[in-house]
Amino acid sequence: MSKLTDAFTSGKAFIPFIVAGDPDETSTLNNILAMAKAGADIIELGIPFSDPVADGTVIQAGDLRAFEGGITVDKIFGIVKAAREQIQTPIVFLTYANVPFKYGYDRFCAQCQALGVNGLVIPDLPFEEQGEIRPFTQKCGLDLIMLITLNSGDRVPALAKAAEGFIYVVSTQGITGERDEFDHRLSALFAQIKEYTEVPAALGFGIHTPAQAKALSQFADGIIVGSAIVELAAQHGTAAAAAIGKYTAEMKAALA
Ligand SMILES: O=P(O)(O)OC[C@@H](O)[C@@H](O)c1c[nH]c2ccccc12
Repeated sequence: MSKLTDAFTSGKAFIPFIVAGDPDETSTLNNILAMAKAGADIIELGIPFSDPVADGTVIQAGDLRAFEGGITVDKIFGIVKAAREQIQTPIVFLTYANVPFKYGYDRFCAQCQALGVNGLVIPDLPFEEQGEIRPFTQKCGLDLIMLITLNSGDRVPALAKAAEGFIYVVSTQGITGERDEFDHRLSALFAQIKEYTEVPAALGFGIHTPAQAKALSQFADGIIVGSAIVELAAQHGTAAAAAIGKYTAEMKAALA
């Protein structure tokens, strides 16, 4: 069984996201440890990218801070290596396709396996184009996380059947960023997914309060939060771990 799927066995999963290197490597390591200690079930670590088309202004700003701090893919691997000396919480990379492509799929996936990354979320790699990386993720035991949206339509069965680890259900047709309302069709989408797979499905995009997490977890197996946490990193800089840990604990408690 996938360690990512295992993370859903003790109840609803809380999956926080931060930008790796925001604002530096040490802060990211501290933030990862704080989220793990506060009960994060899976940590989603974003690899900054120059053209983050699915990201709103908060995460774009986090990417820029990370680039200003001199972050590189190899330094991010170093952060994971250091984290793995202290925590076993599953980690997935959130990365745009060009990053592993330029690094070399084989070398990138081998590094992930060696350092204990459990899966990849590649938002701009459509299901039909995953064939180029899948041999390497499979060889290295990495789950390739499927994204399903309200627009997935008649592709839902194929996406659900191909799912590994967990499914990332995107709550809106827009970009990342805090929202106050969610589409009423989401519960039906989760029910449809469950007709085709037992792989757990987590909901992301827009969620930022414990009340939202509690309500949406009535049908979602897990809740993913990024922008609200990256905003804490923006506010607290190199001393964000305490605030991020506190927020993580509050969101995890809402899922109990
Ligand atoms: O920021 P939000 O609205 O809480 O959504 C999670 C999102 O940030 C995180 O999962 C993520 C960051 N960048 C992405 C790009 C595509 C899909 C998902 C992401």
